[in-house]
Amino acid sequence: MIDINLAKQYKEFEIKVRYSCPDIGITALLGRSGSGKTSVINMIAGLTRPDNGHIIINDRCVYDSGKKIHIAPEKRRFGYVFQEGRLFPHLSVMSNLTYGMKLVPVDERYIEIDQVVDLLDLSSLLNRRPAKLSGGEKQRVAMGRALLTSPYLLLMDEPLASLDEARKNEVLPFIKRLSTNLSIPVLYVTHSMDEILMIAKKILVLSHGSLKAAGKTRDILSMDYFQEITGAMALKN
Ligand SMILES: Nc1ncnc2c1ncn2[C@@H]1O[C@H](COP(=O)(O)OP(=O)(O)OP(=O)(O)O)[C@@H](O)[C@H]1O
Repeated sequence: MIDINLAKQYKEFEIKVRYSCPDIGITALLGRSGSGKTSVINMIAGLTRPDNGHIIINDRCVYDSGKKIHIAPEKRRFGYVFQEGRLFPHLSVMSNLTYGMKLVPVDERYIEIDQVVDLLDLSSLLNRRPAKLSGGEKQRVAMGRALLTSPYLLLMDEPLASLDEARKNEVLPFIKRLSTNLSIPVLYVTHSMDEILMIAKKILVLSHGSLKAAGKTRDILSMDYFQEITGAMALKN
């Protein structure tokens, strides 16, 4: 369950996003460059503090301006996968994977290392350093590392943007599998229609900092308004 109400005023840019959805699965966050996608993800992650509102994930409140709740990012237990993986270069794949996991008390872990290695097909990579991995392999390790913190929510900010088509097609099935095999809500920022069509159950459309549309993927895709926005984005890609 995702229940967010976010308001933030930057000098020349206002963000106002209100969304509530009982589902799990992958929700794509879509919008033109500069529409506010990363700002929204950063507020949910706790990296940026909203001016007011609330953030409740699976009945757990991590931010509420009225109740003066603002849980620190590392205590929110949200996994965050960035565009470029951001693995620790001096650690092996195995040590990268277990880095965040060790910070989570054993009785609060609900994802095991074997499960992640299997799900993301990492067994042959465990002793390698990040420098010896392909882009797609790095992103799979980054996803595994985020999952092993047993997160309540997975935030993915254009996780495939730095990969070529072949690598994207290698990683996409794994992301799809995450959403079906594990009951974690995923917020997935992307500009790519291919990715949305393949993995997203729901879509949120952001424009100028506001939520312009939200709903099931097929319903949003058939909106005239959406065609306009995708036309603009297709130019970017
Ligand atoms: N720390 C900040 N201070 C001032 N303005 C900011 C700050 N962070 C973001 N903004 C404003 O928010 C707007 C939205 O930026 P954001 O990075 O969230 O967009 P985006 O949709 O993720 O863009 P892209 O697709 O290009 O990554 C920017 O145009 C910028 O004006």
